[in-house]
Amino acid sequence: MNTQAVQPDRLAKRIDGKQVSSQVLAEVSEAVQQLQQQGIQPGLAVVLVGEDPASQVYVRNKVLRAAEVGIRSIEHRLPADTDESSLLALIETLNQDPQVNGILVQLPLPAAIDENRVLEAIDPLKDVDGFHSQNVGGLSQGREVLTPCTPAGCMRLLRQTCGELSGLHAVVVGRSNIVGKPMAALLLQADCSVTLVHSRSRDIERLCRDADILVAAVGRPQMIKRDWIKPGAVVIDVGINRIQADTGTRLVGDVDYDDVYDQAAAITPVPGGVGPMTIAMLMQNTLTAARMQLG
Ligand SMILES: NC(=O)C1=CN([C@@H]2O[C@H](COP(=O)(O)OP(=O)(O)OC[C@H]3O[C@@H](n4cnc5c(N)ncnc54)[C@H](OP(=O)(O)O)[C@@H]3O)[C@@H](O)[C@H]2O)C=CC1
Ligand SMILES: Nc1nc(=O)c2c([nH]1)NC[C@@H]1CN(c3ccc(C(=O)N[C@@H](CCC(=O)O)C(=O)O)cc3)C=[N+]21
Repeated sequence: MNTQAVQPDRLAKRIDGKQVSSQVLAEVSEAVQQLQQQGIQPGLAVVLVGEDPASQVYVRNKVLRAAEVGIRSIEHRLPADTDESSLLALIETLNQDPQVNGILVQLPLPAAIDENRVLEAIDPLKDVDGFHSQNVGGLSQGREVLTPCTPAGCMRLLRQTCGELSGLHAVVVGRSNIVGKPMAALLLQADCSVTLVHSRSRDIERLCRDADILVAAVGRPQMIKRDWIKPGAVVIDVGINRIQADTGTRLVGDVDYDDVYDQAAAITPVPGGVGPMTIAMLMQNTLTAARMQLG
């Protein structure tokens, strides 16, 4: 049996998320064209509350990618002092609008708004983030539902890198609702043995060192070092951290890429790894949502 996570014929050390995301976008674009021949154009509504600069960049990227693949996107920008009831009213309008197949509310929301109440108000069939409890429950039961974009993007990279994932030990660092928990659920669905670690875990380095697949979603710049990695492991770095460098600010992951590079069989860079995949999977989910709404 091949005990390495990476099959020798698939060995390419730097996992190119930008390239794989282009493949996904090309597939989505082709499927959207076919739908358009039936007179249907998928639509995505992106809701941004407040003026957080990073969120504005992400939302702009989502709108650009949507246009590239032929998805109609509608951006709703609301002031930072928007109250919960106005946001809920907007979501209800979008739920009822047949031109809108997908609804994404950019997180985090201002502290005065109850995030959970807002996410639960989205029609589960339009929930392209996969954050509604009905979709979370469906994922945990292994039903086919709209699945969170970042973990779905990580799975696509892993399948392309490792081929068969069955039987591998996957360690996920971080247990957030948007990344860590759904990531663990998808790896379990793919027949991995899954360990989910977090800020209270004891001996986290030892647990990580046993991983065939290590997924880092922590939000701590370059926390994961070479001696946390089993030789030949596949490393997926979800972290996006802006740090101060000599040349201004730069983006780094939760993994110390240069330190880990020689130890790993394959590793995603930041930027150019998981980030572009997240946006591509959002387009894929919008297409899936449009199809589901056709009946
Ligand atoms: N590339 C992409 O598309 C995306 C990237 N991100 C990035 O991924 C990272 C994680 O995001 P998100 O999941 O939302 O973050 P959260 O802050 O919601 O969760 C972080 C998790 O990491 C755990 N953690 C924190 N410190 C440690 C530590 N020292 N050791 C072990 N575990 C620790 C926390 O544990 P506990 O629960 O115990 O507090 C928590 O479960 C961020 O850098 C974010 O910017 C996020 C979404 C998409
Ligand atoms: N409802 C909701 N859904 C989300 O999916 C969601 C969210 N809220 N809030 C914020 C996080 C973060 N996130 C990213 C998406 C793309 C990149 C991305 O494209 N990153 C580029 C770099 C971009 C840059 O240069 O800043 C890359 O890694 O190559 C990063 C992060 C989605 N999130």
